[in-house]
Amino acid sequence: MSALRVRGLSAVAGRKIILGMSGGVDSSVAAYLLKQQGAQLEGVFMRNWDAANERGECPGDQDWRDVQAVDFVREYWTRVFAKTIDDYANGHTPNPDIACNREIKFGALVDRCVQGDAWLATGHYARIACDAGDVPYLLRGVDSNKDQSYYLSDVKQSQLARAIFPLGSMDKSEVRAIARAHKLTTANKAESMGICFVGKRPEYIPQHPGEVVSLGGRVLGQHQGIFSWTVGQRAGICAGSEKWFVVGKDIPNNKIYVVPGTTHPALFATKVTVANWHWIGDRRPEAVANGRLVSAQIRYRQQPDTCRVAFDSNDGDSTVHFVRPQRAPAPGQYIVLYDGDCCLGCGVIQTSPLGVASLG
Ligand SMILES: Nc1ncnc2c1ncn2[C@@H]1O[C@H](COP(=O)(O)OP(=O)(O)OP(=O)(O)O)[C@@H](O)[C@H]1O
Repeated sequence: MSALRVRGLSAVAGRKIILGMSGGVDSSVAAYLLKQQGAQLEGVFMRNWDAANERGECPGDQDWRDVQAVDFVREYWTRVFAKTIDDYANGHTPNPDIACNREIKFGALVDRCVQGDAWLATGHYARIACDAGDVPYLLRGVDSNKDQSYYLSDVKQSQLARAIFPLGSMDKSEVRAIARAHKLTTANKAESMGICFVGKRPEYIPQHPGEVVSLGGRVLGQHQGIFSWTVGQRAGICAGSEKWFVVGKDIPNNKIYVVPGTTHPALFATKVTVANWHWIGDRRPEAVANGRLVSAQIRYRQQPDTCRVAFDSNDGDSTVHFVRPQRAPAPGQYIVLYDGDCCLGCGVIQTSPLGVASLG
């Protein structure tokens, strides 16, 4: 990789830019900045969820009246939501936000709305940098508290080639200050909650009560449905003076295994099995192929940790060996790899700390 140059806002002057506008402060400041740089700007609000069906109202209608609203309810349902529900039902911990970026914002939205030599812009905190041959790479946003490259790790270089993240080199506090200075109505709006609400919707997943069991096999309580529990999460069990935490799920037998104490050794693993790797570039990155030390996050907003990837087969199953033990890797969670600030891609964790397949 030759020296990288960050794609700055000046690249948009005179260019047609389709900006995803969510109704929050980030995308409205992005709109302001793009306009200021002379972009030919068009805003698109994606309606991904048919709230009207549930409550007889649609909050999307009032959020943005002055941007084009495009309906992606069907795409969202089939390409993100259905898979998320399947994952939950199989006891995995899905990440619908990653799927939404890949399938909807950088998928259906681009296909439907970003034509010709137009680019897509979003208010994500991440950066795109190009090498001497104009090949784009995904970099972390400079605000380490807001960096969203984790959520973008499943997009392709070809999608980054036609994208820009106007806020990637800014801190959130600067973004809010711009919004206030220009009296944008979104200036003091709270952060949006993404679609994590999916996990709190038991009506979409059949509930089957089952046992909560210690590693020694003692039944400590009942759960109301295995899908809503994730490895590492506190289990509401009253047994002794310690708090109990989920360490594994036995899907066929509908049991949740728990251990006492948030730092119980069984919650930690120095290696995880990972499949379904996706590389942002068109092949396995050189750092990974050569078995160099890289860093990884197994969840959003986690301190990255040093690791090495060992492949069992060509881009198939692999084991990621960490230098320090990781707390609570969970099947279905994305592991995202970085070489310095450069996001290399992601894979899907297959094992829980117990490492026993039947314990999910
Ligand atoms: N419903 C939507 N329609 C169009 N674009 C969207 C929508 N939701 C999110 N986006 C785009 O994706 C970006 C990141 O989405 P995310 O949900 O993380 O937003 P956010 O950090 O809360 O940003 P904002 O403050 O703009 O809501 C947004 O800044 C916006 O550009």
